[in-house]
Amino acid sequence: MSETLLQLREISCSRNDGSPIFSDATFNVNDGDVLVLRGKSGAGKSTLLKCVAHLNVYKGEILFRGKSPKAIGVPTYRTHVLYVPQRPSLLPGTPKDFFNTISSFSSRDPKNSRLSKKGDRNVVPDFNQAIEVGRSFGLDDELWDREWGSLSGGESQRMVLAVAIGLDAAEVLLLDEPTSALDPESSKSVETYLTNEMKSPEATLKAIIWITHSEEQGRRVGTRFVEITADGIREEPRDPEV
Ligand SMILES: Nc1ncnc2c1ncn2[C@@H]1O[C@H](COP(=O)(O)OP(=O)(O)OP(=O)(O)O)[C@@H](O)[C@H]1O
Repeated sequence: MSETLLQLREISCSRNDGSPIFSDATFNVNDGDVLVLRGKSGAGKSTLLKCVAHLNVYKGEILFRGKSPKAIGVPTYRTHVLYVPQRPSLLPGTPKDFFNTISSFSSRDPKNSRLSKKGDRNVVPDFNQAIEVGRSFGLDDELWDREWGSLSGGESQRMVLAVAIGLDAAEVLLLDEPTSALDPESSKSVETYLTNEMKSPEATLKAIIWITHSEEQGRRVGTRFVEITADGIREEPRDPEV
C-alpha cells in the first residue's frame, strides 16, 4: 500500500464574519496521488489549499508524515508541502534572485528539520536544474534575469512553477490552477513534466493536489478527484466522466 503523506482531519474554515466556507474536510493524500480538487468558483478550493499549506487559519488537524506542522516547524513543513500560487504577486527583483533567496533559507537545511533522518545531506538547490525545468516549459533562459514585473502572465506562471520544482525539496505540491494563464501547448508541457516527475522513483515529488476548472485537464492528470460543494466535501470513487 502506498505511503500516507498528508492526513486532513475535519478541516473547517470560516470567513471573517463567521460564516463557513467549507467544513469537515477529511481525506488522506498518499504517495503517487495527483488529487484533483474541483468545485464551483467561490466554493473554497484555494482556501482549502492554503489551509493545507498552513497559510490560512483552520479548525481540525493536518499531519504530514504523522506530525503536525507545529511539531515539524512551520517553515520546514512549508518546504515539504509547498503551495504554488497562480501568479507571483508583486515579487521584487528577478526569478533568479527569488530562487537564490529561497535556496538560502535555513528551513531547507536538514540539520534544522525535525523530519530529517540520519544521513540526510544538505542538498544545495541547483539553479541549472531550475533552468532545465523552465526550458521544458518553453521559457527562454534570459527570462530568469528579467524583473518579475516585466514578464507576461503566462511567463510568470510557468516561472513560479519552475522555481518550485527546481528547488527540489517539495514532496507535496499544492497547485492552484497552475495553467490558468497558459495556452494549450504550454499547459500540456506543464502537465507532461509533472506527470513524468510523479512517475520517476528518483524524484523528490511524491504527490500533488491540483486545482483546475478544466474537466479535460483533470482527467489527463488526476488519479483521485475531490469535489467541494455547499453540502460538503466528497471524493468521487473515480472520475465520473470516464
Ligand atoms: N481573505 C478573505 N476574506 C474574506 N473572504 C474570503 C477570503 N478569502 C476567501 N474568501 C471567501 O471564501 C470563499 C472561497 O474562496 P476561494 O478563493 O477559496 O474559492 P475558490 O473555490 O478557490 O474560487 P475560484 O474557483 O473562483 O478561484 C469565497 O466566498 C471568498 O470570497
